[in-house]
Amino acid sequence: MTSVPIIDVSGLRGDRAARQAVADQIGRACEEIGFFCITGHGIPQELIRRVREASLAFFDRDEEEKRAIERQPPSYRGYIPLASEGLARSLGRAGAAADLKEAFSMGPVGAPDDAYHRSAEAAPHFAPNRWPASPADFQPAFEAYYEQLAALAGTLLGGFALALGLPEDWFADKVDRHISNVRALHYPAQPEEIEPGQIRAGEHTDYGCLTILLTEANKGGLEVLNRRGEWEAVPHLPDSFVVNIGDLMAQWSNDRYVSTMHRVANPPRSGNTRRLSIAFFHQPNHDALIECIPGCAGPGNPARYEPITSGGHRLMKVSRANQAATTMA
Ligand SMILES: O=C(O)CCC(=O)C(=O)O
Ligand SMILES: [Fe+2]
Repeated sequence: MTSVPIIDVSGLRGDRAARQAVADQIGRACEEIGFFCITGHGIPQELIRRVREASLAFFDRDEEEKRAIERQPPSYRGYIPLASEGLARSLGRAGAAADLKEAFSMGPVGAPDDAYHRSAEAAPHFAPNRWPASPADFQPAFEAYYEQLAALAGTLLGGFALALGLPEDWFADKVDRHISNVRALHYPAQPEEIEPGQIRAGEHTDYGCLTILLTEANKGGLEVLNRRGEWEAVPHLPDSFVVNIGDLMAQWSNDRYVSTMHRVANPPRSGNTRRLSIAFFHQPNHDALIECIPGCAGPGNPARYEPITSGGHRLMKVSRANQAATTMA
């Protein structure tokens, strides 16, 4: 039996009792495994179809065309070539293998050009997005998807607040200038033998607050490390997303909620096993200070983490995931 529950979150758009009932299920899932599948999310299937189609068309382009929009560190937006980062390195394992994936990443749209957004700490998080010249629907589809997923994340955060016994809008002023990212992740088929230790995405925990992931059914999918210490496949359901919490929610909640280790497994050698997933990484305001939520520490349960800023934590993780890639190449 799988440990990852399925939660219908449509009640978060209902009355207070309905919202609390969903929140209680979210709270339980986050205490037990840190992952859940959601239905009743309200994101139109047509938008999901557009963003998937645009992504596949882009990844099918020539390498040269894709590299024209390659990300330019310290910005982490744009095209990320195959095997150029290793998520397991984000845990500080500098020698871990690079992931057998390529990606496209984009962030905030239309952020004002003012002192807050231009400061040295803010700038990498508000770096301009880099768009491919085609397909024509690529930019409109991603911008619409970003906006809708950000709204869904806001709704889910209301549920997290209720689950933690906080005012429902407790997270609102910490995420009102969020630096979230949408990342399309393409894992090619693997017809040839691969190097020992190589994997589609190495084990890691997510960096931000919460992740809303669009998956697909193909072999070589997402696996989560359950409480028994076993890798377990995360189910794929039609018209659903996988939600998991990241490091910042774990730190906020003083580990009451777990930022669970996960990875993307390799597929069999034969067959059309390529896989596309699209992740929305919800990341609070760059200057939001993440410190133990009132009520999550107490006698016998001291705060476990030094306060950190959202933006600082993200840059540290991104640079670790990439650093070794350049020195080992
Ligand atoms: O592609 C997936 O299913 C998950 C990818 C992932 O965990 C990540 O990029 O953080
Ligand atoms: Fe992840």
